[in-house]
Amino acid sequence: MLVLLFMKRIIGGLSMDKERLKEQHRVNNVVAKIKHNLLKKEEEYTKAHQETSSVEKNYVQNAKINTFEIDDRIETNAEVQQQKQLVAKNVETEKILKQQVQTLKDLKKSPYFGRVDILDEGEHTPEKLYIGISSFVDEDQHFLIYDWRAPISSIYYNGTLGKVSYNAPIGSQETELLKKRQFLIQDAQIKNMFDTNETVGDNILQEILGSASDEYMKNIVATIQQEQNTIIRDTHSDMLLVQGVAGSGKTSAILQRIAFLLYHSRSDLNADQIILFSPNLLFSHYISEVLPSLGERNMRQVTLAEFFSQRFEGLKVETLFDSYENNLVTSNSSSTTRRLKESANFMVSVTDYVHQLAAIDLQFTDIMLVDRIMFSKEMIREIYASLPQAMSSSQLFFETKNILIKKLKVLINEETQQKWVSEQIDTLSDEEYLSLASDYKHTRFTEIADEEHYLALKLVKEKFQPVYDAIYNNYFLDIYRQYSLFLKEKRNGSETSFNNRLELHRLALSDCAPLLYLRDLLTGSGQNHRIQHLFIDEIQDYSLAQLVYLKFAFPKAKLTLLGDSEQALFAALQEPQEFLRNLEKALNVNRARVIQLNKSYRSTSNITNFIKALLPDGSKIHAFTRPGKKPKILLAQNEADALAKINLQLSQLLAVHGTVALITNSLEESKLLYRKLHSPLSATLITNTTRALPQGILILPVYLAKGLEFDAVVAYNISAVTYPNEQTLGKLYTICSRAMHELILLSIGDISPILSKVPADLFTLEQQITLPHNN
Ligand SMILES: Nc1ncnc2c1ncn2[C@@H]1O[C@H](COP(=O)(O)OP(=O)(O)OP(=O)(O)O)[C@@H](O)[C@H]1O
Repeated sequence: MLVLLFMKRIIGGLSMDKERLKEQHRVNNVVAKIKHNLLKKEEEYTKAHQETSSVEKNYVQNAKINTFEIDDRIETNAEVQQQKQLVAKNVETEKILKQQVQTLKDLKKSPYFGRVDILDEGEHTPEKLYIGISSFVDEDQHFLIYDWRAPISSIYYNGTLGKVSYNAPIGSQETELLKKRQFLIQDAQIKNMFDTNETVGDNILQEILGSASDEYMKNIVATIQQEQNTIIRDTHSDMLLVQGVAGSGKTSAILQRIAFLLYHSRSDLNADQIILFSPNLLFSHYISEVLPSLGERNMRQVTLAEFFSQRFEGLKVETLFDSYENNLVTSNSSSTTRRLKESANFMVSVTDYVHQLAAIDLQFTDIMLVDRIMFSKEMIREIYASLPQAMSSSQLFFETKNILIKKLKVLINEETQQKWVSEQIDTLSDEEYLSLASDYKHTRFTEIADEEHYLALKLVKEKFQPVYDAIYNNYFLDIYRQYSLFLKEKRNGSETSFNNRLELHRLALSDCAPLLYLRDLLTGSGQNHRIQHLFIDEIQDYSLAQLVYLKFAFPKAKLTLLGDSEQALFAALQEPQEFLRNLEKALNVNRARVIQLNKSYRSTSNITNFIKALLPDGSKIHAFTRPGKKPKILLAQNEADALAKINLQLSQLLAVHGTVALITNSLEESKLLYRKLHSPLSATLITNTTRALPQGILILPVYLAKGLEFDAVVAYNISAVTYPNEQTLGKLYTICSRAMHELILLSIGDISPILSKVPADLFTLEQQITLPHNN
């Protein structure tokens, strides 16, 4: 019996070798065709590039023509416009060709990663389909490679062998899946290949996950897992909420999802209509290569701090990081107010407040031009009050603005009669005159007076522009005062800290969303209807109030929200189900779908098992089987001892790993360690303005490590003082889950009680210590 089995394995091995030769032969053929195509595309690209350069040169020369004859100038302008359009068109063509060249270059090295054999009903010969990052057809229009996003490709990720279905534009299609084969092809050589019945087998994933971290996140198209595929290909939900444990591929899945959506809705969706809120600039940089590696343009990326800062010009808006650092030291009463302002109910109160505001309650302010009152607040209030009060406040504002603009036009006309205007016209230099007269176009004045009136009007309009801007931008409402009154009404006394900050031109993060909401509801502004998809990563760090505002600001957008309630840095852990319920209620969406990702891919099994043990419901986390050392806990007697230990550990880790992160609780702590360690170890301090992630030793606070991963992590001072209770569990969990291959934790003095839950066989101790035990 054993002999038979042995023989079977040998024969199986031999036939696989033969298969591999056949597959390599195909790879060679396909790569030859890709190379041929690449040469042609490169030629086209060079031609397009030359054309763009020559049109550009032409354009620059024309634009330089400097004539003082108005007619010539008009003609030149028209020509320049035409050239400009031509340049834009050529640049676009060149960009597309460049992208195609790049895709072919990528395909040349690794043309595909999967193969499915299918048999449609009524057919006798199976069809072999090869799947890669982009489709490739030969001269006879045969698909040599299918794009991973093509409808049929979904069976590669979803189906097990047998009858399968997939969604095609014409509806659900059925077929029989006979074979599923995975490849790892590098430099046009098959490095690994095997058949599998699973979603996507473990062998290749093992190889990928075992490699070192990189400055940039990689795409995962070759090894997308079934539940990740569901997220990527969902086109139905208005709100897709992904609750995934650390390292489960949430960020990866959304980036592939964006690539999928762009492919799926090529004709009516472009990258500018997708916006991703990311946790920090470093993270933005880290993920910036995924979409280009899939031949797609990057979506718009913004951090919450940037988003708010753009809307509060002239004020220094507190960032999530400031808020985090501040909250390490704030009093109980201010954190109660903060929690109130962060709640969804608070946003409901804003709506109620807006509905009950009468003209008399509105904090109008004079519209000034230097020190002249152009429209007094009393006058504005009168206009507002004269309108039918059944209108919504945004309509009332709109109508008030219309009336103000009409009045402004009258004022402008009257002003043209002022002496200063004629005096200024008389003293215009030739240059100034020509500049004012540049848009005469076809107007021919028969009377000098007409021309003078025209010039006067232009001069006055220029001078009154700030008044127009003030009306247009609703500057006649003192929104800060209005908000302060609202705060007072809501919770007497809570307005004081807001007012004090404002004096210093500062704004707390927790005030941003309710303040903008109040302004926008009152004035009917602030909404962007162009954005079709809004993605928010690390959603557990957003308050419900902020999410309500973002939903309001992008009313047409479908939402994809990703988070791990257990990585909450700013609040105690929230049960995922409770978090979901709150979210659904607050955002009030129709087609909401929740997907849980419980398998963690980032870390070795030993690290994941250790992390699991930290959490109250960690048992739901499944570790991806990958070997590695157990996490190590070191105990230091004092700071000097800690520094010596860290120094040694970091040097040892650096000898085997590319990136080693020393992660602290606060920026202050990071800076301190940097000062002490930087020169012996040439470490890099990461702050919230850092944009790139170098190799070597990195020192950073936990909130900047969000979403990132490192080959090895040293968690600094996991003592009972720094992480005293469950409130701080999210931080500790986030730190530990950044480690891919090695994790070391160091404590000065007593270890955090959070670690008392971890069974002793899940880590090693450098020296014998007793862990505190919760009863
Ligand atoms: N299907 C997959 N194939 C290959 N690698 C994967 C896959 N899924 C996840 N990974 C890898 O696992 C790591 C973690 O993925 P990712 O950062 O997307 O997880 P996350 O859920 O956003 O993590 P966190 O919330 O902890 O920041 C990355 O290195 C990613 O490339």
